[in-house]
Amino acid sequence: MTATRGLEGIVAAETKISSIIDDTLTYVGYDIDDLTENATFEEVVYLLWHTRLPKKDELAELTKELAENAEVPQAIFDQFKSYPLDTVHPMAALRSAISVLGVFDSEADEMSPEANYRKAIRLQAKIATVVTGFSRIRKGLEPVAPKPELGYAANFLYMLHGKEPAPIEIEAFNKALVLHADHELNASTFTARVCVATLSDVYSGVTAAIGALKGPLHGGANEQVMKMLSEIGSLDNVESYIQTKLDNKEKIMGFGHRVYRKGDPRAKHLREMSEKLTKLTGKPELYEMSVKIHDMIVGQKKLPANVDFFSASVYDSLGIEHDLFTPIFAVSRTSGWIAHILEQYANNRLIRPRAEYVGPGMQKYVSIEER
Ligand SMILES: CC(=O)SCCNC(=O)CCNC(=O)[C@H](O)C(C)(C)COP(=O)(O)OP(=O)(O)OC[C@H]1O[C@@H](n2cnc3c(N)ncnc32)[C@H](O)[C@@H]1OP(=O)(O)O
Ligand SMILES: O=C([O-])CC(=O)C(=O)O
Repeated sequence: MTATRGLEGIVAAETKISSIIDDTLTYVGYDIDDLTENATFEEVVYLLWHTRLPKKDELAELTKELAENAEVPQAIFDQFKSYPLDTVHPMAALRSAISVLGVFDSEADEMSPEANYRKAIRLQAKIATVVTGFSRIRKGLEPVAPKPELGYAANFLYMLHGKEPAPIEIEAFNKALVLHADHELNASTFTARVCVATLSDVYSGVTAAIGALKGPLHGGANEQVMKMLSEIGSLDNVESYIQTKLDNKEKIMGFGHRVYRKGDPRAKHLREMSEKLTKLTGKPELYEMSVKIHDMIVGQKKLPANVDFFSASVYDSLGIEHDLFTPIFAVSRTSGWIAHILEQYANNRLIRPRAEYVGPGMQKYVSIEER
């Protein structure tokens, strides 16, 4: 038995939800470029959960259900208030809160497809309220109650900032949500599938996935990109900062990918939005710095930007705190995690690979006195 490091190239599941073939990403056969230009996040949620696009009344029903289920138990917010708010990372707060949501769901361990679908809606609805509520509570503000008449993207920005967003903000945020919704068997989705393949519950699956997304090699990279941009500070500093990192063989966050070789098809949409939004917010240098970094990394390392690189300047332009970037990724990816969880339940088998043992040979127990 020989281990494949990082399971590279191993096909570990069948899925109808999304595919990456020759650097083209599709959700249920729809090209991500097509969906980004045309679909609302709610439509994508429906697509991922039902493997078809919704009709008008089906979309209206899902939108209504997401709006009606957006409130969270007060205990979630009370718990946030008890946290060391100066130091706790929002991803840690989110991971804990999703677990606690399961505690308050009387159907948490009810495993019928109907009950799992109801939990899917509750989770997708509430996660936006959890992330925005945490952000406000740590600033000493009260959470803003969701407005049922707003769509998912607009509601998120409304609950975060306490004022209704402009159409261009809604459009950009909706696109970002669509772009992050699913991505085949990435680390966090695989984690979710492994978890629920033991027939554990939906909340456990999503909680486990949040833990996997949090790391800087995965979803956590978007916050690290912003940290890098802030450290660089101006266009003049890009070259020396990046060159030093490359000379020290450090990784540049937001570049490289396990699957894509020529490029991540999501990055161009975020790049376009970054250019537009940074101009509008009077911070065009952020985009110019990003492009300069991009050209250096592509030029020297032949590594294309991934989804996390230009999303950083997009979220910053939407006035979002930098440590909320990864929680926002989780808000969107919850739709994909849930789709994969439901798919796993529908045709389940325990996921239990083997390990190549590389430790010592047979040994005889030695009592503690004789060691
Ligand atoms: C939503 C997402 O999860 S997208 C990915 C987000 N993560 C990041 O942006 C973090 C930075 N990128 C990386 O760490 C990697 O490219 C990963 C984790 C995304 C993919 O990793 P892997 O497929 O395991 O590639 P691995 O880390 O083995 O890298 C292969 C080679 O490319 C180099 N490399 C890969 N990414 C980078 C990078 N961002 N900057 C500099 N060098 C890099 C590695 O140093 C390694 O070089 P070597 O062969 O000389 O040692
Ligand atoms: O697929 C991956 O390995 C990581 C990624 O881009 C994502 O999860 O969106």
